[in-house]
Amino acid sequence: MSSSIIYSPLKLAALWPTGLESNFLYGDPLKSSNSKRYHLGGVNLGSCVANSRNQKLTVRSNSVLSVDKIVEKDGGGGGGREKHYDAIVIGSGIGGLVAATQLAVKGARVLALEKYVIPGGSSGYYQRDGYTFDVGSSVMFGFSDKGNLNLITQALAAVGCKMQVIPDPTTVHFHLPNDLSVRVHREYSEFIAELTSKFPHEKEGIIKFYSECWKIFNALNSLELKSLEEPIYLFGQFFQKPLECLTLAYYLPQNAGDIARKYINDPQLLSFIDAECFIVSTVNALQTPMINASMVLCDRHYGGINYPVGGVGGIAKSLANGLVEQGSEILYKANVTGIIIDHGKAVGVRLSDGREFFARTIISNATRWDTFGKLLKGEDLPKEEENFQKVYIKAPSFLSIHMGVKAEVLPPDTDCHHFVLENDWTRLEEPYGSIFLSIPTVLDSSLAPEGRHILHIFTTSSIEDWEGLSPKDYEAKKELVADEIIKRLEKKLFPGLMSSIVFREVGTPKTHRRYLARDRGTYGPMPRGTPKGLLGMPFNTTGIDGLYCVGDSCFPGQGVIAVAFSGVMCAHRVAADIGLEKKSPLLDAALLRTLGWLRTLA
Ligand SMILES: NC(=O)c1ccc[n+]([C@@H]2O[C@H](COP(=O)([O-])OP(=O)(O)OC[C@H]3O[C@@H](n4cnc5c(N)ncnc54)[C@H](O)[C@@H]3O)[C@@H](O)[C@H]2O)c1
Ligand SMILES: CC(C)=CCC/C(C)=C/C=C/C(C)=C/C=C/C(C)=C/C=C/C=C(C)/C=C/C=C(C)/C=C/C=C(\C)CCC=C(C)C
Repeated sequence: MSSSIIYSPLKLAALWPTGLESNFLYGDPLKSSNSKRYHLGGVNLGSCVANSRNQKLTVRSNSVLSVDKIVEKDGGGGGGREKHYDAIVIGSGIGGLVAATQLAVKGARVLALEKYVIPGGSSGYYQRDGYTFDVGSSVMFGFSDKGNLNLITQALAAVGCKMQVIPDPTTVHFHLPNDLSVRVHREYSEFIAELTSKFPHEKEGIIKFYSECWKIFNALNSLELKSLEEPIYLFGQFFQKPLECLTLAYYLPQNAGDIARKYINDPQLLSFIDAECFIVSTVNALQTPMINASMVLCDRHYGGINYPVGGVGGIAKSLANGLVEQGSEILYKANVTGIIIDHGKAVGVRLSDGREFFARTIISNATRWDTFGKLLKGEDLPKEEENFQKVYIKAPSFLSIHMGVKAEVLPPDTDCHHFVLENDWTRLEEPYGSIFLSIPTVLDSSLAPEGRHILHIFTTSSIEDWEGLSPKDYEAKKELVADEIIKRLEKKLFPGLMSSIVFREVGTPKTHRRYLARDRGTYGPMPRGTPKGLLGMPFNTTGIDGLYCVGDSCFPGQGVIAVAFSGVMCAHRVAADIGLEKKSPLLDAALLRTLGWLRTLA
C-alpha cells in the first residue's frame, strides 16, 4: 500500500495561513483583510524549514505554497481500515506535538490528528487586519539556551528547529491593592531588591522563601528529564543524583503557601506570594504545588522569559513541520469522536467523518475529562480516573479580549506583561477579579501594523455565566463585560485606552470550548481542596491498556513548559512499551502499582 500524501492549497494555507475562510477563536481565524494570498507571513519558522522526505511537500520560508489535498492513496475516507501506526496522537497542542515529535525522532511512525485547521491548540495564533494574535498567554518559560529545563528549546531542537527569541526584561509587572507595584525583573537580584524595598521588615523571610525555591529548581535542573513512570530511568537518576532526587521526592507532596508561611508573616506579602502562584496555577499559594511554583519562580531568572519572534504560534508550527520532516504525519480537520477498544485495549480512533485509524498505542492530548467522558463514552470510568476527578476539578475558563490600539496610548517603557488586582485581595480568585494583560508588540513590533500595539487582556470566567443567552444577549453581554474590563485598565494603567482602540475581538469560555475542544473551556485541572502538592496528579499511562494521556491534565499540570514535559514523559513511556527504549516488565508493574498507590494518598 502506498502511503504518500498530497497536500491541497487549502490545507497548506491552514498550516501557514492567511486568507483562510473558516472560523477560529473569534470568528474568522486566519483571515487577513490585508491579504488573500497563501503564504508564510507573520510567523517565524526560525531555521526550521521543511523539505519533506516522504511527502510531496516542499515548504520554503517566504515562498508561496503549492500543494494539494490530503488523500490517503490506499483508499482513505469513508470508514475502512487504513494504515497502521506506532502511535496516534489525538490533538496537536504543545503536549501532543512534543509527544509526537519525540516519538518520531526515536523512530516511531506517528499520526497526529487535529480537529482544527492549524496546530497549537491554546498555544495557537490567529491573524486579523495585519495583527498576529497569540490565542493564549504570551509568557514563555523554558525557551532559553541553557540548563536542562529549557524544554521548549529542546523540543524544537529534537526536530532540527531553532527559533529566534527576544528576551523579556520583566516577566510581569504586578499592580496590586494598596498601590503595591512590583516588577519581576529578569535579574534575580534586582527582583529581590525591589520586593525587599516594599517589605523591608520581611527581608530575611523573602530571601529564605525564594532560596528554598532555588534549591528545588537546581535539583530539577540537574536531572535528565524523562518518564517518572519508567523504572530503569528513575532508578538510574536516583543512583546518579541521590540528593537531588530525594529533595524532589521530599517536596513532591508540599505546597508553596505552607513553605512561604514558614518564613513570612506579613499578610500582604503572603497575598503577593498568592498572586505569584495564581498567575501560573489559577489558585492561591496554599493550593499550588511547591515544585511547580519553584519551577516558574526561578526559571524566569535562570533562563528568563523569552518571546519567539513572529509570535507563540510559530512553536507549534515548527513542531508540526518537524514531525512531518521525520516521516510522520499530521492531519487537520480530523475530529476524533471515539477511541476504539478491542479486548480491553485501545487500538484505534474513529473520526466524525467515519474514518478509522489504527495504531499500537493511542495518546490523547484532549483533557482527561474529554478523553474519558466523550471519546470513551460507554466504557466504565477506570478507578484512577475516578481518583483524579475526586482530587481535581476543572479550572475556570477565560474571557479574552484581543485588541489593536494606537501606539501613543502606551507610556514609554511600558512592560510587556501586567497583572492587575485593584483594591481588594479577596477578589484574586474571583471571576473577573484580576486582569492579565500582555502587550507582545512591546517585544516584537512586527506583530501589528505600524503605529499600533496589541493588547491581549484576559480574566477568569466560568461557562455558567455565558449559557442560556440568546445570540443577541450573548453578543451584548460580551461587549458590556469587555467594556468594564477595559475601563478598569484605563483607570489603572493607560488613560485614554478606550478611545485608542482600533480593533477588538472578545472570546468567552464558550469560544474556548468550541475552538480548543476543552470541556467547559477549562484552562486545565485545579485542586478541589488543598492538594498534597503534585502527589495526586496522574502521569501518562491510564487504566486502559494502550491508552496514554498527555497535556495539562497530566503531571505536572497547566502551562506550556509543563505540558511539554508531559509530552517528553509520555513519549519515553510509550517508546519503552513499543520496544524503542529499554524496559523491564517486572519493574514496570511494581513501579506503576506503587505510583498508583501513592496517588491514592493525595
Ligand atoms: N505560557 C502560557 O502562558 C500559555 C499559553 C498558551 C497555552 N498555555 C498552556 O497550554 C496548556 C494546554 O496545552 P495542551 O497541550 O494540554 O492542550 P491544548 O488544549 O492547547 O491543545 C489540545 C489540542 O487538541 C485538539 N483536540 C482536542 N480534542 C480533539 C479531538 N477529539 N480530536 C482532534 N483534536 C482534538 C484541540 O483542537 C487542540 O488543538 C494550558 O494548560 C495552558 O496552561 C500556556
Ligand atoms: C516518582 C516519584 C514518586 C518520586 C521521584 C522523585 C523525583 C525524581 C521527582 C522528579 C520530579 C520532576 C522531574 C518534576 C518536574 C516538574 C516540572 C518540570 C514542572 C514544571 C512545571 C511548570 C509549570 C507549572 C509552568 C506553568 C506555567 C504557566 C501556567 C504559565 C502561565 C502563564 C500565564 C498565564 C501568564 C500570565 C500572564 C500575564 C501576567 C499577563
